[in-house]
This record gives sequence, structure tokens and C-alpha cells, in this order.
Amino acid sequence: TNFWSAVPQGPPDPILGVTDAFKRDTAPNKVNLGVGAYRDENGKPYVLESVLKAEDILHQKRLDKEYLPITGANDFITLASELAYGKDSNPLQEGRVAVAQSISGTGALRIATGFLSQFYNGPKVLYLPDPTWGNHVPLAEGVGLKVQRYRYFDKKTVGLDFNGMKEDIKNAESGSVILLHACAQNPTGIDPTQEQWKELSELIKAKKHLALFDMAYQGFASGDIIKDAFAARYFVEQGHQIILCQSFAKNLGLYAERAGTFSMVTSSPDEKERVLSQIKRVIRPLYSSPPVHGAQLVATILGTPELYEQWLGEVKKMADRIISMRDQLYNLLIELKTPGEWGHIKSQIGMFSFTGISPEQVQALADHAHIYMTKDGRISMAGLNEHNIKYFAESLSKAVK
Ligand SMILES: Cc1[nH+]cc(COP(=O)(O)O)c(/C=N/[C@@H](CC(=O)O)C(=O)O)c1O
Repeated sequence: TNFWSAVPQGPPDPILGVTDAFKRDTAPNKVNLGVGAYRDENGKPYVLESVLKAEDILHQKRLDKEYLPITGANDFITLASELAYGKDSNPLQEGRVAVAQSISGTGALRIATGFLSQFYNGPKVLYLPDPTWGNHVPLAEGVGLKVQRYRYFDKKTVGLDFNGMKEDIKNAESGSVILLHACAQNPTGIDPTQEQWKELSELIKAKKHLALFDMAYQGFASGDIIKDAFAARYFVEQGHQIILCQSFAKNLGLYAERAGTFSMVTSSPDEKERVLSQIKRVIRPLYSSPPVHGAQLVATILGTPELYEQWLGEVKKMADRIISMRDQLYNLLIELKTPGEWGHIKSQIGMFSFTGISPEQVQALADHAHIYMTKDGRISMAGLNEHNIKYFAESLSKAVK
């Protein structure tokens, strides 16, 4: 019998589908500004020196391939959560942060939504910024959570709609779960200022909302891992029992190694144990236990002082290259007398720039200039380099004239 005749063709992934289209294009001058993955000045994927050194160290050790515990490798979990929360974080020192290794950031978000849908006794709603990373919606709806949006992007100023954001968070039913991008908001590249984060902390506390931080770019936004963790750490200092989803895909270039953590601040060590026991029951039927290699690489780098220092330099170098692409792109667009405001190209932060061009203009750039980006006009700045930035600026300028 034919079991699957009713299965419909699904749409291509809004982000990963762009890379497929790019790969199909045979034009020699094609440019991929789609997926949020760092590329060096020659447009090549970049394996960090500190990672290569950690690979050699691990290779010498001839480690076994035994299963990890359901919650992952303990040294990795300890070092990764210290990087996120800070060594001196109270809840961490008091042993009341439940941490599990996750299949990178996506896996951490899936543990979060799975745990929330099963155990959260507040509204089963996840508030997402508008716009947000596309995968946030199916991650919530796939486990039966409702999705609501809070205003985030102001088209007029191509900036943060802070009043709209606060109003929507204030009007949300008390005790709602609010997803916040810790830094380098995807796709807008627009982050609240530290003062605005402080206001948001007060508002979210007053409403008894639960703050869920998605921290996929720590160190990648400003080049400073402490600065990029400000929002999450400030909320913890203010007493919020946050949920934190951490990824090492971008800041350590470990994309395909799938290294990340899921963590929840609780009220006591034994509440942490009870929560951890249920986190295990969410993970076990999903994938039983996480992959070991990425966790060993991260633990080696974070746990070896000279590798840690080397990594800090490399993550800053990646962030700085993107910042210089922002400046160059801005200057080129101005030189080309491109209509419209382009200051946001420079003021935005992290991997992405929200150009503000229309889906039709995006399509025209793909069809005629072989330049690929997501339909919402987001460009991954790391896809730009000395060899293609002039061509991109001229093509973008022509597309908006
Ligand atoms: C905000 C955010 N959160 C989580 C992730 C998941 O990353 P992981 O590799 O699971 O640790 C990504 C990836 N974003 C880029 C890649 C992708 O879409 O998968 C992107 O936006 O292009 C994010 O941009």
C-alpha cells in the first residue's frame, strides 16, 4: 500500500532555502548574504585557530566514545554556564541553575518550549519580537504553545520601536513567557540600550513575566563577551528566574558541531534537582544524549587559559571584520547617492543588517545580480568582503533607485 500519497510538498526554509538557491546559481559573481554563518575576507568558512589547537589536544588524548549523561558533559556545562552568567553569578554559586547541554541553540530552544508546554502553569503563550528568527515560531507551535508577537522594529526610523515593545509586553497577560534576543537581534541587528534593558527588566518583573533569553551571539555582537551578556546577567542580578538558550555555533564557529546549553534559574538547589529531573525526561525521548565532540572542544578552549585568551581575540576579530564591512557599505551607498536613510547599516549590531528593501527588490537582486538574501531583506554582513562589497553596494543602490 502507498502510505504517503497525502504528504504535501513543504515550502523551502526561509533561511536555509536561500543557500540552496545560491548553490544552484552558476554565475561567477554570485554573492550569498543568506545564512547567518561567518565567512572570512575571502568568503570562506572560518575555523578558529583556538578550535584547531583544541582539536590537536583532543586527538592526542584518544578519548573514548561512551554515551554522555542525558544532560551532557559536566565540564562543558560548568564552563559554558560560567561564560554565560559570569563566574560570580549568585544563582550559579548557590547551585540553583539547572543546566543541560543542548543540540546547539535550536536544541536549547526546543528543550525550553518542551519544558514550558509540559510544566509552565502560566499562560501557554510565547511572546516573540516582530520580526524574529523564523525558527522561533515552529519551535513554539510544534509543542502546542501559542505564539504572540510584541512590536520590535520601527520601519520609519529603521530602529527599535521601544514604546510599542513596552506596551505589548505590558498588555500581555501577567506571567507570560517573553522571548528576548540577548544581543545581536536577528534579523534586525537592533538591540535595546543598557538603559532600555533596565526598563524592560522592571516592566517584566512588575508583570511577573518569565524572561526567556536566546543568546546565540555572545561575543559576536560587540566583540566583547561580557558586554554582549549584559541583558541576561542584569536580569539575573535583578532577581529574574530566566531561561537561557546558549549557542556556540557562531562565536566559536562550531556550527555543525551543535554545541550549546539550556539553563533555568530556579529558587533553590533542590528545586534545581527536581527541574533537572524533568528536563531529562524532555531530552531522553528527543535524542537521549548530546554529541560529545563539540562539548569537548568548547570545554578545552574555555578551560585552557591560553586557548581562552586566543579565542577572545578571534571572536573580536570576527566582530570587527563585520563592523568594518558595515562602515564600508555605508560609505559606498552614500557615495552612490543611494536614496533613503542608511545610517542603520552602521548602527545595527551583530551578524545581520536589515536593509529595509522589499521582497520584490530582494527577488530582483537574486534574479539579475545573483545576490542572495532572505525575503525580509536581511543580509548576513559576513558574506561581504573586499572582493564583492562594491558590486553589492552598486547592485543594492540600483535596486532602490
Ligand atoms: C537568534 C537565533 N537563535 C538560535 C539560532 C540557532 O542556532 P544554532 O545553530 O542552533 O545554535 C540562530 C541561528 N541563526 C542562523 C542560522 C539558522 O537559521 O539556522 C540564521 O539566522 O541564519 C539564531 O539566529
